[in-house]
Amino acid sequence: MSELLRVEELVAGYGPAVVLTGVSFKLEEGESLALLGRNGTGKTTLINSLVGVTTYKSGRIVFDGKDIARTPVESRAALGLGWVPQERNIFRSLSVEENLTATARPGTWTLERVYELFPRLAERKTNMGNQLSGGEQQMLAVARALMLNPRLLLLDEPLEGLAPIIVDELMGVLHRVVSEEGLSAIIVEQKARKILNETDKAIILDRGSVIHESASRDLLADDAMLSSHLGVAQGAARPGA
Ligand SMILES: Nc1ncnc2c1ncn2[C@@H]1O[C@H](COP(=O)(O)OP(=O)(O)OP(=O)(O)O)[C@@H](O)[C@H]1O
Repeated sequence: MSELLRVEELVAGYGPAVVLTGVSFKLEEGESLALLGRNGTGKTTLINSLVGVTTYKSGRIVFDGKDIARTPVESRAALGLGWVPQERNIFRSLSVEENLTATARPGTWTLERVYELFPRLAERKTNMGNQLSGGEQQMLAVARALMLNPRLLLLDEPLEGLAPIIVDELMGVLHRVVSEEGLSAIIVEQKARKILNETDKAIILDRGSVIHESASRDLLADDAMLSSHLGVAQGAARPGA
């Protein structure tokens, strides 16, 4: 495996406010990372800093061998970052199919493959973005990011606010794309146990810095760490925890 991403002592925030106070971690090609932490610890700010929509202060973001810390946001997608923001940002006045093709880049993820992955989107391909349910919008946001054919998929709380049946459907998709097909991914998620089962490694943020880094399976077995830093109740088999 070769290194895909190396973040070194990243300091970033919003305007004069510093949120990330020196974040460092690495990701190999084909690896997936669970980005965990309580509310307000800087998870979204870290994803947003990788994409380039925060105020960069110092440190390095080395992606595929190149320091992109000062690369403009509009160039980062072309370098291979596929972003699914918390607020989804789908084009509400475009159809499902137009959403998928508007920003697509050539590669293995085609309309055909994305429709096979999300049959609901195929059924609704002529519907406008604003006619979709929350779950369908989230599927569209993930599908649109795949159509960018990214080297690294960044998912910010993809399961938040979704009905359990949609959560299961999206988890199935993540399992296939990340675990089976080996697309590199960073996934922010409140449901720690659920996502630790699908990822290779995990970091926990607290007050803008990394306070824990390990294999996901090791964190899954560490009840003390899960309860003290993530508020996850003890016991290995708590569904949804
Ligand atoms: N646009 C902004 N301008 C200024 N401060 C912000 C902005 N967005 C977030 N913050 C602050 O940055 C800190 C980290 O927020 P962030 O959204 O990164 O945390 P998070 O770990 O993703 O939390 P959550 O799980 O609630 O989404 C918080 O103190 C928040 O108030």
